[in-house]
Amino acid sequence: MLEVKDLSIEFLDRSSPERVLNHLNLHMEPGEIVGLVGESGSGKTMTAQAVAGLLPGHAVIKSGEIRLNGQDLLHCTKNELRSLQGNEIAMIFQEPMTSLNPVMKIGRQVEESLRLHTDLSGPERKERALKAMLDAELPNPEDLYYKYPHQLSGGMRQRVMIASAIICHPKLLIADEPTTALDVTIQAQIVRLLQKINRKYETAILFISHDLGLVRKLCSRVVVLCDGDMVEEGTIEEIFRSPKQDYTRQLIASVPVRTGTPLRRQLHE
Ligand SMILES: Nc1ncnc2c1ncn2[C@@H]1O[C@H](COP(=O)(O)OP(=O)(O)OP(=O)(O)O)[C@@H](O)[C@H]1O
Repeated sequence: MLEVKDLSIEFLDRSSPERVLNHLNLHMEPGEIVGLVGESGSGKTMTAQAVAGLLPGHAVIKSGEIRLNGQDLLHCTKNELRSLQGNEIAMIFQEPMTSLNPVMKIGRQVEESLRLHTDLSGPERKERALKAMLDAELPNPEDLYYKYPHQLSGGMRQRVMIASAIICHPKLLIADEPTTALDVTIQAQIVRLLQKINRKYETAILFISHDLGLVRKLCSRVVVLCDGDMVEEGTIEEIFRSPKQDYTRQLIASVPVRTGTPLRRQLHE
């Protein structure tokens, strides 16, 4: 479904151009959940932004191709890209407060993609928005529909982002550190919610995280990035039981130890 081949990206705003992604290859099957892991600065967000067509203006694609169901995302027109964004590919971010409009009611924000991609009437959009909010396990969607982001907790704001991301039933959901700003209990709930959405709508999920514990719970396959290079790729079992690279071993070893649970047991849970 998603095929990234030989993707290299540079930033041109530095005195010497800096390459932030080197010949990346990544593929995803329909309905698959793939983890993208690596330290801060390894290129995870750049990969996500390239796939979603959201790279900053001074980022230059030096080589490669990105295809979604065969469609060439790097050479499609702006209109073609716009019709894919929110419709076929949707993205959720670490901090929903920066993506949500603080002065727009929740309901309108959840409906945004329907406004862009469909001719549905106001009442039809509202019905779909309430359903997406229920899918995102938001309590009392009728009330929330008329509230503003600042009236919600961080966990609920992330659920609002998820509701607006899934409202058009995208084939690919890119989740860039979606739980990092949340406390541990809410993190687990969001991971379960992503699992539920994946099963219900067969949405493929590219899950970006530095938390290998969460990646292990959610994903079936992992791609490991280091300084813009893909250093390892494999199933969850392969990566966690017999990582080939020292870098991967170090990443696994840096999984935070939960109180009272030895690291080795955590990894085999
Ligand atoms: N807007 C930008 N302009 C210039 N360089 C950037 C920009 N955004 C990111 N970079 C550089 O690109 C490289 C990859 O960054 P990226 O954000 O993809 O890393 P990451 O793995 O997502 O890190 P994190 O886990 O901290 O989000 C880094 O060296 C970073 O400094």
